[in-house]
Amino acid sequence: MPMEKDEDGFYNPVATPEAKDEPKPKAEVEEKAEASSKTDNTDLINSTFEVSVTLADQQADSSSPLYSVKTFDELGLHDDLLKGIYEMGFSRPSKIQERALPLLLSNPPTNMIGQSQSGTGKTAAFVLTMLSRVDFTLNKPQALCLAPSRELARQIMTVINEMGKFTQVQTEYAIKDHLPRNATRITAHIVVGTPGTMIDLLRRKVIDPSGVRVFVLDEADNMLAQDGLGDQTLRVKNLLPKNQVQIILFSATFPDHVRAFASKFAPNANKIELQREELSVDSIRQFYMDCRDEEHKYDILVTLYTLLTIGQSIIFCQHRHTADRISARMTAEGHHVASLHGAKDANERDQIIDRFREGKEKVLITTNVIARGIDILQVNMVVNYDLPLMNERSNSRADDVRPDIETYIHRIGRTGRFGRKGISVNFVHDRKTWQQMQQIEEQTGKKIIRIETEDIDVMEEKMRKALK
Ligand SMILES: Nc1ncnc2c1ncn2[C@@H]1O[C@H](COP(=O)(O)OP(=O)(O)OP(=O)(O)O)[C@@H](O)[C@H]1O
Repeated sequence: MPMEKDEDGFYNPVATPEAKDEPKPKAEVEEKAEASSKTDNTDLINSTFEVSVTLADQQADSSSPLYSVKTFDELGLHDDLLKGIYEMGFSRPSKIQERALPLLLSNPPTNMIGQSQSGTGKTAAFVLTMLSRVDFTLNKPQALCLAPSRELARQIMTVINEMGKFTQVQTEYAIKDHLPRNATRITAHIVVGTPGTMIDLLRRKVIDPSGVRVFVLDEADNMLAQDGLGDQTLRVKNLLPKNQVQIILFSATFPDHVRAFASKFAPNANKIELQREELSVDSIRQFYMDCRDEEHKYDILVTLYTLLTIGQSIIFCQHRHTADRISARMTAEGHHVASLHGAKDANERDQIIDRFREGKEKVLITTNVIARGIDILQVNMVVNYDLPLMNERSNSRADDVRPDIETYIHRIGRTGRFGRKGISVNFVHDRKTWQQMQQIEEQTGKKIIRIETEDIDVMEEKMRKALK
């Protein structure tokens, strides 16, 4: 039976291609970025990390100022869009925006494969491109955007509606349980969703693809992964008109095994790439704690509770049942925590993430479902209760389970957004997890510092210092 990775990162049996064609969206691998207190006074805008820019037009000179802007005004955007950007509190473009936007907005439209660390403003780059390419007088979909989770699709939608607040943009979701089964043709300009539902809407002609000019994949390496969503994403692309669609791929990570496919998926693309040692931002301080065993991990988490609630924190587990179990146990012991994973129904998921976003919950226990893209500025701590692991199928032996480096980078990237400080803590509890953490350290080139589990005061002090 073929297997498909679901949104929590688990493999599930999938139907045969024929059966899959039927409009039966599987539990899909599927807000407003807190725009308050945005400031350009961050380390990020002044950051020095280098990107390598490869232009599709070999004659062009990537060091030319034409390919990088210092202000949003230089981009030739419509005043209504500029108003939206400034009202969101963005005064200057970030590095990725500075490099990517001139390339994304130039004509004729050119495909883009863009890489930049988590929390550096990739969303605004592709949202502005979609908004500036839409003809608001045409009432049909002109830009489609896919993300790996419903939570991320909802977040992207909030950015579109905020940035496009002074335009006439109409938007629609392609996420599970949103539109009624008898929905009629979508007249909105931009549709954002997850691949299963997008395919369903295209097949049922609820989305007419004839006017589509821009196709965006956020978390593109994940959306193109052969052992994950790649199959579904390709099917969406194949339902779009040929030769008129600008394809835009963005992610903080593009592991080697998806790079070739990405270049085929978005041919002749301009490319902005990061060096391997620059994959995660330095504003995230990484720690680990040596726990005695599984039970000790739980005890340490409870000990950390006060620290977890100074700002907000996300606790990542490998399995849904672990997330449920520890959240039930902590709740029973009088702590206030929420849990979120892909087995919960759509409505409940929306409520949980919204409450967390609004700060009504401070601690969210979850799986890989929200490892990518989620932007909540107040999150200053991420705990890898379980280290992220490659699926068993990708590992040669059961006792040689490799860490999932990309997921690790995305998980810790839920903190330290846009130059803010953040800390991540890994729990290790045996030889295997210790080795896995060492592999993470080696492959990311970033030091992970030990914190004693015995001495709570020292632990607190170290952590508070890291956040200062
Ligand atoms: N030019 C800017 N000025 C100020 N804030 C900005 C600017 N661009 C983006 N931001 C803010 O930075 C935060 C991170 O942006 P965004 O979510 O787009 O990051 P990302 O690069 O997509 O990260 P990830 O890889 O985790 O998805 C958001 O809160 C966004 O509003």
